[in-house]
Amino acid sequence: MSIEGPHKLRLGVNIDHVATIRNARGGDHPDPVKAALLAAECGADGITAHLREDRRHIRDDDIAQLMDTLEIPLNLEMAATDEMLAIALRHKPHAVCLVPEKREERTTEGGLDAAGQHDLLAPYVARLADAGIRVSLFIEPAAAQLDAALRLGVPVVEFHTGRYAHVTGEARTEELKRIADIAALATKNGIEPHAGHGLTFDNVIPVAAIPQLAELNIGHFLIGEAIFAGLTEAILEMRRLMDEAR
Ligand SMILES: CC(=O)[C@@H](O)[C@H](O)COP(=O)(O)O
Ligand SMILES: NCC(=O)COP(=O)(O)O
Repeated sequence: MSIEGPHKLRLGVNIDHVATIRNARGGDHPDPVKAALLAAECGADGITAHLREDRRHIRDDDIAQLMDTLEIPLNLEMAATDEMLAIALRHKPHAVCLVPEKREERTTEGGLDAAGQHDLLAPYVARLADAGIRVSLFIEPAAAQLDAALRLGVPVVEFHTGRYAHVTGEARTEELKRIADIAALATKNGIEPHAGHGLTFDNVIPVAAIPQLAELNIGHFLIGEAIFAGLTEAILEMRRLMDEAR
């Protein structure tokens, strides 16, 4: 199938914040691996987990267990560091999404500066790709960043939807157009576009309606909503809204 579609929009469920709750008490409950298996059972197309350098949520043993038990693809989000590269090469997940990381940030605040960091990123992209891992870059929906991704030769980019999720009115309409235009440009250039960050029941439909997008990665809202509706219901409702948009 051509990456220009039509295709089903995949849902990657990010389980980081199951681990955030677990780590608040330092024990084993709730188990993010159990959440991943449940997500797979109710139709998630993939699981996303961000192994932060400070291990504030996902831990090394979560990645090992996910690799052992998951039957759907794992998308490992990580910073471009030697430590993370070694972990990725040891586990060989289906995909690695390189993300920017700052210890002091509350969450991933922006996209990777692929344009400014070409020389730093190139050897990581090459080592991961040589190991057969699908490499993606988590970038802002900006032409300079997409150009840089093209120069780095990655097959996938994930556009950061954080700004879209946080602004309102005209600014949101403009941001949505920016994402739609850049997704179209990505597919035109042979890169598969994904999107994610801050997506909710209330804001997902216009993003899911962008025909070129192949995958949305959604976590924080789904895990929060699971408190009220249960994880299965939260995922099924997100899936329903995504399908409604197509
Ligand atoms: C890169 C990204 O957008 C997700 O990993 C998201 O950031 C969830 O994890 P944090 O809340 O730790 O940033
Ligand atoms: N890459 C984005 C992601 O995995 C999920 O982000 P969020 O829904 O937790 O904000």
